[in-house]
Amino acid sequence: MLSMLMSNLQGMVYCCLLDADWTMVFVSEGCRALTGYSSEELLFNKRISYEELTLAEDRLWVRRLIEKAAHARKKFDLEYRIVHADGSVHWVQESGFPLFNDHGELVALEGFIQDVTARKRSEQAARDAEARYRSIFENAIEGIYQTTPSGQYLDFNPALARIYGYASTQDLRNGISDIQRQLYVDPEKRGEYIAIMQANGEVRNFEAQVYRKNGDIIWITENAREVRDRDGRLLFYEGTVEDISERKYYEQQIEYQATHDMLTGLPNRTVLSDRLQQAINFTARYDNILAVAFVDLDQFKFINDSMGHHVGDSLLVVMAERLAQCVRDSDTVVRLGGDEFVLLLCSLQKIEDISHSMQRILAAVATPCTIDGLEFVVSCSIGISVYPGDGQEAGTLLKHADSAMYKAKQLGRNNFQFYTRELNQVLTERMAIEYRLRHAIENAEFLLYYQPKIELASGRICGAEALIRWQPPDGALISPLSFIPIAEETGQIEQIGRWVLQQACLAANRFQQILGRPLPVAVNVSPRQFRQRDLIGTIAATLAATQVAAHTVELEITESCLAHDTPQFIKTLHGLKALGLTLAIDDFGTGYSSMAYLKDFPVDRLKIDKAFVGNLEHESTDAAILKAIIALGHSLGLKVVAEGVETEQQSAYLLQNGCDEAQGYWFGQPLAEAEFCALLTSR
Ligand SMILES: Nc1nc2c(ncn2[C@@H]2O[C@@H]3COP(=O)(O)O[C@H]4[C@@H](O)[C@H](n5cnc6c(=O)[nH]c(N)nc65)O[C@@H]4COP(=O)(O)O[C@H]3[C@H]2O)c(=O)[nH]1
Repeated sequence: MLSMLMSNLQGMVYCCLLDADWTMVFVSEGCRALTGYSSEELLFNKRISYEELTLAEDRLWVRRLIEKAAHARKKFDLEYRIVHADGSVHWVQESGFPLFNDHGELVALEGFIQDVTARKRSEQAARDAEARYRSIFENAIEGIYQTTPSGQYLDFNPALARIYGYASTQDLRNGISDIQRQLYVDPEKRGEYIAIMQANGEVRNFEAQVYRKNGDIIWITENAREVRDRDGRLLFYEGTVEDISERKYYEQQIEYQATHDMLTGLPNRTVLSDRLQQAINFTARYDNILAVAFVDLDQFKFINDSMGHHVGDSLLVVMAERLAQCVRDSDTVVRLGGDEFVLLLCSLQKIEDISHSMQRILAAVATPCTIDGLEFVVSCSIGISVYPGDGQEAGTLLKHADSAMYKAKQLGRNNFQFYTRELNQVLTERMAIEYRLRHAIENAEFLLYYQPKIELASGRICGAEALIRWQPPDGALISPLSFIPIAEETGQIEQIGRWVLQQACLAANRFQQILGRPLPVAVNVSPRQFRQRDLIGTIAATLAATQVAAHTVELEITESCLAHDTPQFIKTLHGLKALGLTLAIDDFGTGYSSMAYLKDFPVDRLKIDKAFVGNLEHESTDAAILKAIIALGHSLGLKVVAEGVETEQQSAYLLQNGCDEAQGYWFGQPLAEAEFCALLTSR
């Protein structure tokens, strides 16, 4: 029974001598499975000794250990390697004890050797895996941690210490004992983390701001999960930490750029509707008033074009700062683009509050400011719509504020206007004009009227100004004052301008036939026309086609046009002059005249604005200005023409002060061509 038991054992029972070969005197059946040799081959070292079976590297220490135990009369238990008959190396575990004879002399060893290669391999694999994971843990770039649910670290890797700015893991261990209070900038964050963990068993991409050791704040993202034991009891949280400060910084930069105006730092158009909607919701909830103010700088385009964009930019920055200072922190100032801003004034109690704010803004904007050593004064026009009275929705409020701003512009700038229904009516009409204008040229709805120009000294008609009229098929004549500014804005003026010049040239031919001498005809050129590409080419072609001598055509250019003292502008002026045309400055005295430009530009005439002439009898300053302009014109070798002469006294004053020519109802209204021809014939 004993031999059966031994043969069934997974291993070899042995008895060996304590000699140099570990000579086996007994081995059980398990010998073959263990060593690959039969028991006969091993017994008494017939074919191989156990010493030889033992792996060479292990022989010495195995022998030392066993001999030491045996001499100490103790059991021994050890693991080492043997070389199997097939050449493979196997791990074995040997347990044995020494045997003594009756005299107490050590005579042999007895024991059991079993193959433990499989266990050894899995232990080794486990060790390798542990080493690998440890290496990942130690060398990871991400921080890895285990914490108690109450917020104490159980374990973490060097990367976590590095991310949090600690010199070593020990430094971090000493530094943070309570994650909630010491780590998170907002201590509420830990509560949030726990709540998500409790609900889902994990936390994903949890972003938070944390303090580094030196007090700097960084952004991190955490991914973590609960770790539970077999019975489901929560052991700890385990997770990773990544420093995402750089990403956050770029995200914030991108968001800032998308939502802010780079020049002024103000929120931009993209955020306007959101902010306005928030303001509406807030105002509705607290039953307050909300004002939407559209602010447009009056002289900005002029300064920008004439002084250069860097001055324009600096001016916008100053104005943006002033606007922001005029409102409360809870209000919003948005730069829409160009020189347009929108202000959202919240939590107002009464309409008068708005007026006060607007007066403050007008005054702040109009305060002189110095840029590059030059002093500038600009004003602004403001249109206001009020929630809830002028509209319930963001879009409507903005549209109405914009309309009111147009009204403020029309009323002479530097003022603010509230939106009204009547105003809306006016703007609707404006849109209708814009629409109908598109067909006016092809439907031949335009006419040219001619107003005589008189040489004051002789009383002779010395020229005519062509003035456009619009005769729609279904209505009264429309004044150019109503549609030229619209045509300017839409660009239709370029087409209209070409038509006017062509008609005026054809008329000049007819006038010449009547008079037997050329009669100069003046046409108005608006600022946009002036900037049109190939203006010179178009005019030259028209002159050639109509066979009109260039010196009979005069171009009236308004002062605001002249403000564009760019090289291109001067080049155009010289080009026109080179064609042989006469050039006149129209509405002189109303614009932003710098007398300085007059001497540099090749112009022939100054046309004094009718505002000075009309007030001549009542305003002594206007009379003085008139005199000065005439003198100035003459000193520069220019002819001076007065517009809007309505009375005999005005005519006399102008003659007396040396004005060369005049135009006005006193001498003749603008007339349709047939009537004007009749006038020429009658003279
Ligand atoms: N109160 C008063 N007004 C007088 C008197 N004599 C003439 N006027 C008006 O004064 C305006 C003079 O033309 P403007 O200053 O060039 O001002 C013109 C000019 O800037 C523009 N415009 C007219 N025709 C054209 C055109 O063909 N092309 C362009 N681009 N603009 C034009 O429209 C403006 C207004 O033209 P109109 O309504 O025809 O008004 C004309 C004329 O009818 C007077 O004694 N008293």
